[in-house]
Amino acid sequence: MIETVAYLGPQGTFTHEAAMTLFPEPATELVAYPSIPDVLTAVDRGVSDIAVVPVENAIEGSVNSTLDWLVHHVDVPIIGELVYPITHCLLVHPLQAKCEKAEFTRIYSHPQAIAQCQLYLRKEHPGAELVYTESTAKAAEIIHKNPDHPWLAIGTGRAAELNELYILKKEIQDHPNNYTRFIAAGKQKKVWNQSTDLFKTSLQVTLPSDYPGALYQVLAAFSWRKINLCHIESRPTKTGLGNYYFLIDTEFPDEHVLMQGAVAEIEALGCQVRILGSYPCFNKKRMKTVIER
Ligand SMILES: O=C(O)C(=O)Cc1ccccc1
Repeated sequence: MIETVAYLGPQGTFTHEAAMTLFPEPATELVAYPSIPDVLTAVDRGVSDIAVVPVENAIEGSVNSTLDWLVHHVDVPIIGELVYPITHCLLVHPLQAKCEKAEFTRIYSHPQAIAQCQLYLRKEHPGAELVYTESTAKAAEIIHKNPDHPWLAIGTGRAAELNELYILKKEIQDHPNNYTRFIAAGKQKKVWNQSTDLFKTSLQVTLPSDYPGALYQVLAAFSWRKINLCHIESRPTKTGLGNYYFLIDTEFPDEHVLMQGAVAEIEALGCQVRILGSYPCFNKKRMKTVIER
């Protein structure tokens, strides 16, 4: 039974929107945490049942702090995924709304949000200092608390409402097809009743050292079984320069006999394999109703 869902807060973040979509209130209590490590640690320690965090953005790529915490610091399996459309708004305090563009001295937001709007910011606010915050809603809060400063934030329309800010400009992201993949992670497995078209298994694979062609052999194990891969990237093991593991997402459930065969074959090569989760994938754009639980 799921009672609490931890998410990257405060209220009004994109992650909050994703968490509300996956776990509509009031059936679940949503609890805001100030950073991605805090969200995942709350679930690892059993303080919350499920964590919702961003994992990848279509423009900016992987959210490394999510990957690093899942791999190095917690033991919390991925249990679901939601692809969510992201549009960024430029927010201003009502007392500063009449400033000229060049008068704004600072722009606050989450690093991913700033990266997703960098062309716009370079063109429209080249002189402004860019200041990173733990979340976009935190940036909106800073603007709310500093009415005397000519500062801006990038965030959601909901963060504008919650913090009594004006929206100076909508849709400031550099590319129209801006989506973020959010994951739900937790120790309970079957959370949603609804079936989905897509089911993924995420694996962490560490290759044996000094084995020429090891990655090629790993990929072959998936290839001849026709197991589709939808993401692969290398991340540092943090044990020394040049030491990496691979994160591989497959479009197959872990209990499938072909998947079990692939994992056994990869282990037989001398690789270490950790299953980070096997989970249903939802897409906000394609959803007709709320996700059934
Ligand atoms: O800061 C937020 O609102 C988040 O949820 C993280 C984030 C930032 C930018 C795009 C998607 C998610």
